[in-house]
Amino acid sequence: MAYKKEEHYDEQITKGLIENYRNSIELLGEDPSREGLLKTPERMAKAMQFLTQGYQQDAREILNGAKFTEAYSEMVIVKDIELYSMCEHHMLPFFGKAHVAYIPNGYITGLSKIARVVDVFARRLQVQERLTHQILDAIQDTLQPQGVAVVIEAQHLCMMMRGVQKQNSLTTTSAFSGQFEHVATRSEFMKLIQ
Ligand SMILES: Nc1nc2c(ncn2[C@@H]2O[C@H](COP(=O)(O)OP(=O)(O)OP(=O)(O)O)[C@@H](O)[C@H]2O)c(=O)[nH]1
Ligand SMILES: [Zn+2]
Repeated sequence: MAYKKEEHYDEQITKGLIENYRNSIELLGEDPSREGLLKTPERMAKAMQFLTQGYQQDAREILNGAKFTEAYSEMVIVKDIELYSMCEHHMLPFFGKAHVAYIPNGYITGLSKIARVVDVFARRLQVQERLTHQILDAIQDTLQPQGVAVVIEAQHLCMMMRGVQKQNSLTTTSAFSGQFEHVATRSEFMKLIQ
């Protein structure tokens, strides 16, 4: 029984990355030919392609693929969606939670699709602010709901392991459209994600 899921990696890209990572390891003062590091460039090449696979995915297609007519018009909230992304400045991870809500306007979507959309945009080189807006825009464009709300809380390794080295700072970003621009609706959402 296979214990690892086979994933598809582009051969040319993988080859190029392996070459680059081998050089990087050497430039950083290590020996890429020692046993423990022999396969590291290939592992890194695959890991990085996995972590940036969002460029090959279309959030709108995912949402449209599970768009259902439904007369429900209360707030739908998917909260605590775990999120792993990479900051575009240092290519170091930032990670945390996304909370996403929308108020349907004739259409709902499969709940898992909301989490998939978060991943599509998270698996790119990002800043937290743009990630927040891209999730909102994709949902707004496809479901055309009465409103969308996205809140992301994340910790950035580039601020923890290096740079200012602050271990406990949490960055919160948010984006709201439609009904969520009204204070009462927004407060209800904020209360429900506490
Ligand atoms: N707005 C925003 N900034 C981010 C994000 N991720 C990392 N950064 C910041 O990007 C900035 C890049 O600043 P620079 O001065 O060019 O880079 P740096 O010299 O490595 O900065 P320090 O991290 O302060 O050492 C830093 O302040 C990071 O904290 C993000 O998602 N959003
Ligand atoms: Zn960074």
